[in-house]
Amino acid sequence: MRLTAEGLAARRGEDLLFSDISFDLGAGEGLILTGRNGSGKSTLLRVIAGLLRAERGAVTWHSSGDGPIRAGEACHYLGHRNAMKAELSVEENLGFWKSFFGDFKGGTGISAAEAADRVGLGGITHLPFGYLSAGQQRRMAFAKLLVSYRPVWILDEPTAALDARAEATFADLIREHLGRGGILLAATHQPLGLEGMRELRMTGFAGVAGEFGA
Ligand SMILES: Nc1ncnc2c1ncn2[C@@H]1O[C@H](COP(=O)(O)OP(=O)(O)OP(=O)(O)O)[C@@H](O)[C@H]1O
Repeated sequence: MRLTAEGLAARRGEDLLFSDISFDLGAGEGLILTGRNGSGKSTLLRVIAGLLRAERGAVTWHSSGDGPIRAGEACHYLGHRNAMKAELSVEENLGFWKSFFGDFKGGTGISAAEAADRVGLGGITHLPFGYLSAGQQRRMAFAKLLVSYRPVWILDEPTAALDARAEATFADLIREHLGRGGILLAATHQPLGLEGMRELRMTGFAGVAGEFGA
């Protein structure tokens, strides 16, 4: 799997929020977007995920052996909101996403019960999602990434509302994903505790272009 962004620019209102952003991510690679509030991290993630139109530039997704594929087929996008129905049980929510997404070729998702176990919340999948605490809800939203296989994970502030233990669990799950040849693109204010990630510092309207760090 390969994800390539070339010369991306996005407009918010009258002005360009960023321009000339290019990167290329292959199997096992990750890029972390950092920058102050409003610097354009979520906007860039949404452009990559195909949820917003770029002003200029292109995003291409290539799976070995196939031609270009669509973002929705190849990625999981976890935004600020958890995309779960409060009145349905956790099991029903995860079951819905599992059948809605299906698996991208080359991998298989795990069951809702196993996914809940992996995020440290086995045994409470019968509860309505709305009964869970904010941190438990975020953990269950992360479990959504495990019930169906997608090679690219696009995560917007994945660790917001999490305690240190859950942060460590997420870091382990991301490491496992990368170890299996997955790709990570994440925006964050808190370090995710991952080694060997590239960093793109977004500068927002003030600087327009992003800067790459180590
Ligand atoms: N629909 C919109 N119309 C106009 N401006 C918008 C719109 N959505 C976002 N913006 C502006 O675009 C800028 C970038 O927003 P974005 O959500 O991408 O930032 P961010 O880096 O993810 O911020 P945070 O760290 O607070 O999550 C902000 O100044 C925001 O006010």
